[in-house]
Amino acid sequence: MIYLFSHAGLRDLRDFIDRSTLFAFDLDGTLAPIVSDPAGIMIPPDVHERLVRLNGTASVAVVTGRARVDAARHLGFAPRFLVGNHGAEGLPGADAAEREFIGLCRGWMTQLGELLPEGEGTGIVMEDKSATLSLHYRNAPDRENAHQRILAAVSRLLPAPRRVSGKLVENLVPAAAPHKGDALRCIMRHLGCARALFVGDDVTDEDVFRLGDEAIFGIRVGNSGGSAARYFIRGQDEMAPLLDEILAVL
Ligand SMILES: O=P(O)(O)OC[C@H]1O[C@H](O[C@H]2O[C@H](CO)[C@@H](O)[C@H](O)[C@H]2O)[C@H](O)[C@@H](O)[C@@H]1O
Repeated sequence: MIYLFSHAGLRDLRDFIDRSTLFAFDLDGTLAPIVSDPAGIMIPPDVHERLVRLNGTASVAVVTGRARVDAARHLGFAPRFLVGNHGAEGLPGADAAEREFIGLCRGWMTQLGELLPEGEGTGIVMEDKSATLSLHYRNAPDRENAHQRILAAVSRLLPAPRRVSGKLVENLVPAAAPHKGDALRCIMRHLGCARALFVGDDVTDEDVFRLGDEAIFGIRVGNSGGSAARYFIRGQDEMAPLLDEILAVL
């Protein structure tokens, strides 16, 4: 992986982007630092101010694992595209599929009511996002035990979900749902953008990096040997300098 703020990284960025580029961002861990309470995230003011400026200059998309309505509350600005539920919500022409995903999640929630009773000090929290579900265990007193309980319960769900591990969370996604890579390509087609820059930090963001698409400039938040991203920034606190760099080029 190439450090974005190295000579080579900055040169590549400057050569790649222009005003017709789509600028796409993940939310948790990328635009906002990770915190223990999912409801308590906040986009730092310096990042927010730069994002709003970028949004007034170029096409901006936010592609998040959160439900759109929830993400919109935290964003405080309206990007050109807001895709939720890891790609399963908000894509053009996907309304019928979304209704199907919501039905599947209702069924899983009923089953999980039996298989994984919340409360009783387990610390497992189910986040109902309509088109997908997230089972959080960050605040469990015994994370390992909580994680094993989640995995055991999820393995019994019918029909089987696509299970995507995240940061102390297991995400349950309908098997037929588009992932973030599908979603980004769909937005690019829809907007007629030949190129996109995407920044993300988590396992679901690897669905974009793994495309290996020369038309997508992938930047991971955090250096990781296991990532398919070509570039990285060291941490979420480098988002504001990254946005400065983008704005300077535009
Ligand atoms: O695709 P993203 O925008 O990165 O969303 C991924 C998940 O983010 C949230 O959970 C994660 O962030 C929380 C707040 O920092 C943290 O408490 C939790 O442990 C993380 O897993 C969100 O709650 C999920 O719905 C998203 O899927």
